[in-house]
Amino acid sequence: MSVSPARLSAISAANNYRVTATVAFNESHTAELFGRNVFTDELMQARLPKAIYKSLRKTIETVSKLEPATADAVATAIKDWALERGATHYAHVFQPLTGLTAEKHDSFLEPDGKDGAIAEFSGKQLILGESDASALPSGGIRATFEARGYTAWDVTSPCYLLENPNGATLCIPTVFVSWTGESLDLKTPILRSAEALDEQARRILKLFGHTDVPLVTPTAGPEQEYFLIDRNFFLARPDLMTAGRTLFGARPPKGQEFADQYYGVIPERVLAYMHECEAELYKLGVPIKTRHNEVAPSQYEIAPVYENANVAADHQQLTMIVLKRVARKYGFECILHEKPFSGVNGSGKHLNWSLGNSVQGNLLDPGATPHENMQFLVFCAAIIRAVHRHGGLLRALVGSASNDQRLGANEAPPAIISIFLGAQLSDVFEQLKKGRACSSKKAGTIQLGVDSLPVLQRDTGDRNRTSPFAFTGNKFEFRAVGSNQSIGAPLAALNTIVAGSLNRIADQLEKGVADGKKLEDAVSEVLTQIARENGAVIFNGNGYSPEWHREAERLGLLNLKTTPDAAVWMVAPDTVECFERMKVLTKRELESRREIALEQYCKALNVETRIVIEMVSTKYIPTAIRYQTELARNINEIKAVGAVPDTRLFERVSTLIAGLQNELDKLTGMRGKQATLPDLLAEARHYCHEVLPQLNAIRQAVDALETVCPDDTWPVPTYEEMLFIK
Ligand SMILES: NC(=O)CC[C@H](N)C(=O)O
Repeated sequence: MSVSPARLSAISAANNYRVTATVAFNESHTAELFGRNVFTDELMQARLPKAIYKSLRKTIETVSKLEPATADAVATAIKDWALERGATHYAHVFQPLTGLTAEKHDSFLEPDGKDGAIAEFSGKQLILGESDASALPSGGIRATFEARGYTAWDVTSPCYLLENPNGATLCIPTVFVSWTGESLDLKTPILRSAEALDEQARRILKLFGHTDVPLVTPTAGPEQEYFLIDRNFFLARPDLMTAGRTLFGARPPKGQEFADQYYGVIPERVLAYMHECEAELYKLGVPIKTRHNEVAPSQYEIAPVYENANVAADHQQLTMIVLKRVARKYGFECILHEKPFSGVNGSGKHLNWSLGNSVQGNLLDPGATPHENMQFLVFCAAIIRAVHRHGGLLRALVGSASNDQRLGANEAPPAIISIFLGAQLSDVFEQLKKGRACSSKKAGTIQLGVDSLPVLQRDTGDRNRTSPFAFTGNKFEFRAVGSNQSIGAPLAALNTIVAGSLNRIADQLEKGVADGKKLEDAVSEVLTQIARENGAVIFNGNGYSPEWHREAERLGLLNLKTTPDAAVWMVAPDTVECFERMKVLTKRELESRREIALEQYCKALNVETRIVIEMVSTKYIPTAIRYQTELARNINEIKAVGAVPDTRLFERVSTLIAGLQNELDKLTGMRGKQATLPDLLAEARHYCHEVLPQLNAIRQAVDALETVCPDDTWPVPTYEEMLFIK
């Protein structure tokens, strides 16, 4: 009988792991550490001539074009700083449509023509890069021979240094566009949509009598959930390594039912790891605030405070990189997949979103006076309208093979996109449906000052974990985003659809006022109309309950359970119209994103299929057959001594092996079918409705074998080992 040495040595290695990595970081150093590797505003001011600094600030604050002379001076200042700090290269960092971070590095050194070299870095090199990048997905926007892609500096997100043990790289956040100027990335729509949001929000603020209205920006604070498992286990699991999730694994005797992990004491090794991640992120200026144990065993969370949404999106990408990189130093693998282990919670990335500026503040803060309330209600109504009209789009943008495993599994929001407003605010919108809202729900707070609107209070609502889109007192939390995803697409979509709604509202209000209506009456009318037309999207109850699913259907809300079902909503006429009106993405750009989403979905399931076939053929069936042979020998030997053998276990194992073999044959029989299908959508549906259920059937057969085969022969680490040995 062979034992499984890889698995046993993984257990012993995990048990013997001792933390050796340390980081010089304590509370008193935190302030010095923060932003140390960032070319901050302070540095810019100190290192740039006054006129150049002013010109750069103007570019940033008014989102205008950068003058070439300014660019050259800025490039020199950044280069000098980077060289002083040990940088050898600069990299244009961008976010292609894979959702991952991409970077192209170039050395500062250039031949000086006299057999030597000098460090060069011009404004042009800072601002623009040209790279082939033809293998990155474009969703049909460019043919393979039209390889040219451009990266262009996003001045609104600061440059930073990424350190490695042998030096540092100056990183320049950039957008990535094709030769025709079409967006090939996730950042361009963030920037375009932020501009649209600013323009429309300012129109509303002006209507409310504000004269000093600086740039309105969206803000974001994404909460990142993740799993940490000992790397020895990870390396012994081809499914985790390649697909990011376990495709097999019997349930352990204990899961998360005791709630002993949630907010539990953080294990020492994990805490040491978190410390170093935070130190690294502080250096990069990422405002990390919160850390804690999450619900599932070995699951954790890291969360920053709010900041400008575009910078937050860059910081989020960095957070994922740092979480993964640092994990290795602590003998861990950081798993960002949305559902790495079945039977326990998956991981999300709750996207907290708001908008505001330095003078009017957070526009989703209900405020203390009726006047502020009225303005708040307009912004709130714009969001309700946007989410109701474009719920399909929001669902589509968080769709992926991995996030489909998590959404709707009664641990994360269901696939139905609804809004949780809390009792008080919902009541206001209920009243608005009938006409005017004159009271707020709390007894005795009828306001007489402005007769059309009540005074609202902060934090009157509870939290609702089952809602995909929840108002949490002064911001909305989009909870359906997956832990593995960039926030780029959902963020740009939120900005765009809200801008689209504000645009309609501003048109109506401006017209109303021009026609001689009192602003307050015009606002009331608009709010009533929005409440009537879009009230169906508001839901404060249990999003997991079957009653809600039936009710949602009756209300006409979409319940898009899978990525192939959802993808079509990326190009719904209403959505295309809104994105084009707001000048964020063209129909062709949206179509390309839909293509890529479907393509990625098919590829992910194709990889899972291959891993399943490989693991079943080379690990599980051989293990089970060895055991079956051992049992057969045992039967023969018992017979040989004249006793009557008990053949039940042999029969059970034989039946399970035959069953597994049958299921595997069904899967291999499906191979190649996708190539015969007419288009990507048909292919995605095939993976979704035929391949995926077959993968699950195979899993069940293997998991049943795991519970009968001898433990010392099982070829891969078990759930118990992966989730509980740390
Ligand atoms: N505590 C929580 O909020 C759990 C969230 C859950 N892990 C998710 O996937 O969204």
